[in-house]
This record gives sequence, structure tokens and C-alpha cells, in this order.
Amino acid sequence: MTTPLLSLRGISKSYGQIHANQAIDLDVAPQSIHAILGENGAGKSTLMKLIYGVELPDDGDVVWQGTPLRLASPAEARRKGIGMVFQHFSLFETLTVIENIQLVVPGRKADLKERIRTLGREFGLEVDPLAHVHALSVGERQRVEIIRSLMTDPKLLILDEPTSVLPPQMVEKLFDTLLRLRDGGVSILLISHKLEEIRAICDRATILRGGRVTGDVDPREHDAHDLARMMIGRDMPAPISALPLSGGEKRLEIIGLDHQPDDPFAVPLSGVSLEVRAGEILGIAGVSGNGQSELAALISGETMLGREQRDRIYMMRMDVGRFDAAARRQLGFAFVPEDRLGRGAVPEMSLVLNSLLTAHPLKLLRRGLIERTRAMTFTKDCIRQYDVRTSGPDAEAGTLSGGNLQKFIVGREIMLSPKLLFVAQPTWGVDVGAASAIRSRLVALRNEGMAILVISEELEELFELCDSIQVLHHGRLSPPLTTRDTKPEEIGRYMIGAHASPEKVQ
Ligand SMILES: Nc1ncnc2c1ncn2[C@@H]1O[C@H](COP(=O)(O)OP(=O)(O)OP(=O)(O)O)[C@@H](O)[C@H]1O
Repeated sequence: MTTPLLSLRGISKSYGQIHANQAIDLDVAPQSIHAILGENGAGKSTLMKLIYGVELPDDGDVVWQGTPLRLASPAEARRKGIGMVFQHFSLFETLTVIENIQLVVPGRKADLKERIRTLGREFGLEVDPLAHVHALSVGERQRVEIIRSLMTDPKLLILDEPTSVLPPQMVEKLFDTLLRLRDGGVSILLISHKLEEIRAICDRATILRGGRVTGDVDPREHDAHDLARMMIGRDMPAPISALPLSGGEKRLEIIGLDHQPDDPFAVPLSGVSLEVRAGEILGIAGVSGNGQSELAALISGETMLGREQRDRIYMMRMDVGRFDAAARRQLGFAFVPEDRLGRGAVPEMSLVLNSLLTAHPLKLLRRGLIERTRAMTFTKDCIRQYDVRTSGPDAEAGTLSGGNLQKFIVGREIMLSPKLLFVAQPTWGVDVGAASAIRSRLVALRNEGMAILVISEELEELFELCDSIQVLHHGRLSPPLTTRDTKPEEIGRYMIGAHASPEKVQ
């Protein structure tokens, strides 16, 4: 057997009582695409941080190209030939592509420009070096991040959930790039929750559960059910089905909403109309950056309408255009924002305090003071019901793994028993088992009469959840399409703005 590019033996890392990685063995072969799979909190990101020198292991050995290695920093990892593209991009929006790259890669501007173009051609990562980052799509931004890593000549490139930010059309293109990189001699470590994707391009998969390795397999020899079982330790629960319901009262109505945001980089909305009734789930599909965050801010009350705009947004039959977020919540509205660390939770605060942020009306405060016992009970219930893996209610929100924090925020909002629930990207970063639990919960709530609005980039998710779907493209919303009478390709055409003349679409 050829010498592995990277070998880990007995790697362990604990944070206080939490054993995030325990005695991990991993071999990454040269020229291979190697998946790291596991449910939320299984220890995937921790392991990548140890490999990239962000953290030091408590125990164990790392061997890189046959030589023992102890990395003290990411800069040292890059010098050795290890690169990493994080889930959250780290580009400055007001700078150009080349200016962003110059911050990390030394060299003359003209030479860098040439290298960006050459790498772009070679690996299918074309991007204009002089473009400003704010003008680029998410897919293009990701290409810039990958190019920037490639410019340090890595032998191993780590990608943390790279497809979760991409529209479906771009996923294929990224895979093509990854295969070209592999064939060009780079090994890739890929974290993903999407089992079919892993089966499509990975040569090897290591599965983690509870910080330990539970499988090391060729993913092409196992179906998605097998892989899911290794990840979650049991079979996937069957999805629950929607009961036939119709004609509930209108809980959200938007009528011909036009909005010109103050931010020059934001997307203006025009003529947006929708309604969500009790006992119904409406989904908003679309590639991110088409007005989703602007629409979400207008619905949640983070952005209020101008004085002259009346009769545009109704909740529970009230014109709420001039209501702030708290006033809307008082009407029975709850909201899970896409950005869980920036808006959904305060990372430095404990889970109990994070519960209070939105759940305080459930008598968790009395005369301005925290009712500690009630707040603890609420938080513990949320942790139990939504299977949030954490050391307990006093854990800081920022120490939870991404998916577990998402489960906590979704749980907290559902526990408010709202009349109208708005969830942006309900299962973003959540593992397959927990994602199916969250979806089942949403369908059960719909069956009980809740009105639910979901924004998601994942078509499969919208098809599983929604009674009808509308597509947002360039700030305009398509008419509602009844899910059971609609094919994904039709939604796809609206997503790329080609619905008017489908015969022209390739
Ligand atoms: N800085 C930290 N302090 C305390 N606990 C931490 C810290 N970082 C991670 N953990 C804990 O370590 C465990 C593993 O977390 P990790 O982020 O590696 O999981 P993951 O598999 O990447 O999850 P996800 O799929 O949700 O991103 C979790 O229980 C998490 O709460």
C-alpha cells in the first residue's frame, strides 16, 4: 500500500467534560477524496481544526508524508501544504478578488492576476480577478476561497460542508473541480451531510459518532441508508405525512410589496405577494442572494416599512408594516433566522439566557428578574425534545456544534407555540437524522393548524415539507405552485428566471 499522505493515530481532544475526539485513527491516501461523515456534534470540525493547526490535540500522533508533525498554527499548516476552506467565507466584500487574495498570498499584482486566471482555467474556477466581491454570487465567492487556498500549493485541501451554500446547479461544477484537483495530485478532506453527494465523488469515507470512529468504508459500496445507520446508530425514522386540510384563516398576507433597501448591495423587492393560512406550509425556493434576506427582514420586523407604505404586510389580520419585531411576536409570530450565530443566538451567553431572548413571555421573567427555575426547565425541555447535544443549559451557545445550535433555536421558537412560524433554512448544517426529525415536527405542527413559512435552498426539503412553493428570483416572487402538481424542474426554471420561455432552456 502507498504511504498515506496524512495519518492520525489515537488523536484525542476534550473541551472540559466533552470528549470531542477520542482515539481517532485516520489515513488519507494521496490523490483521494475522503469524506468525514457524522451527526451534529460527532467531532468533525474539531478533527479538521486539529489537522489545520487551529487547535492542538491532547493526545495522539500526526504523521504527514511519513514524518511526524505537530502544528502550532494554520500558517504553519499552509507552509506544510495543508489548506482549508471554511463554511463561512472570510472575504472582504468591498475589496476586489485580487485584493482579497493579496492579503494572504504574497506576490506582484500582475503575477497574481495571471495565476488566478491560470488556476481558474485549469480547475474550472473561473472568476474575474478585478471583480468586487460584493458583486459575486455565493458560488463565485467559494471559487475565490478555493483559489486562494490553491495558491499556497496545498497537497491536502479541507472543505467544511462546501455544498451547503451552493445552489443545486453549482454543486455539479464544484464536484467537477474537486475531481480535477484530485487528478492533479491534491487530496481532499470533505465534510458533508449529504450522503448521495458523498457516494457520487468520494473514494473513502470515515464515519464519526460521539467523537469516535464508527466506520471507515468505500462509500460507493454502501447505500445512503447504510451510511446513515453508521452515523446515527439506528435506522432513519419514516417521514410523517401531511393531513389533507384546507381553508384555514390567513395568518400572513403580503400584498404587492415593493421595497428599495438603503444598502446599495441589497436586492430590491418588487410586487411580492403571498399568503400563508393556518394548517399550511408555504415554501420559498430560490438561489440565495435573490432577495431572501431582504424579504425575511421585512417579515420578521427587523426592517419596517416606510410611513407611506400601508396595507402591504398583514399578520393575524393586522397591518404590521410599522410594527417592530417584538410587536409582531406579541401577535403570535415566531422566527428562526438563517444566521444562527449573528441573529438567532448570542454565542457568549448560556443556553438559558438565549432561551430568554424570545421565550421570556412564557413567564420566564418576573418584575424584570429572571425566574431561574422556570428558565432552566424551559431550556432543559428544549434540549431534551430537540436532542440538542450539549453539556447542559449553562453551556455557552457558541460552544455548541453548528447543527446542535440550529436544533436549539428551532426548538426554542416552536416551543413558543406560535400561530405563525417563519423558518429560514430549517435544517442548514443539521445531520440527516436530526433534519428528518425537524421536518417531521414541522409537518406535525402544520397538521395541528399552525401556519408555517419556510425559506430553503434545498428543493428536496421544500418538496417534502410544503403544500405550495413560490420561487424568489431577482426580488420577484413567482405565483404559488401546488407542490403535488409540480415537478422540481419547473421550480428550477423559475429559479434561473427561465419560466417564461421554457423551450429555450437547455
Ligand atoms: N470550543 C469549544 N468549547 C467547548 N466545547 C466544544 C468546543 N468546540 C466544540 N465543542 C464540543 O465538541 C463536540 C464536537 O463538536 P464539533 O463542532 O467538532 O462537531 P461536528 O461534528 O463538526 O458537528 P456539526 O455537524 O454540527 O458541525 C460538540 O459536543 C461541541 O459542543
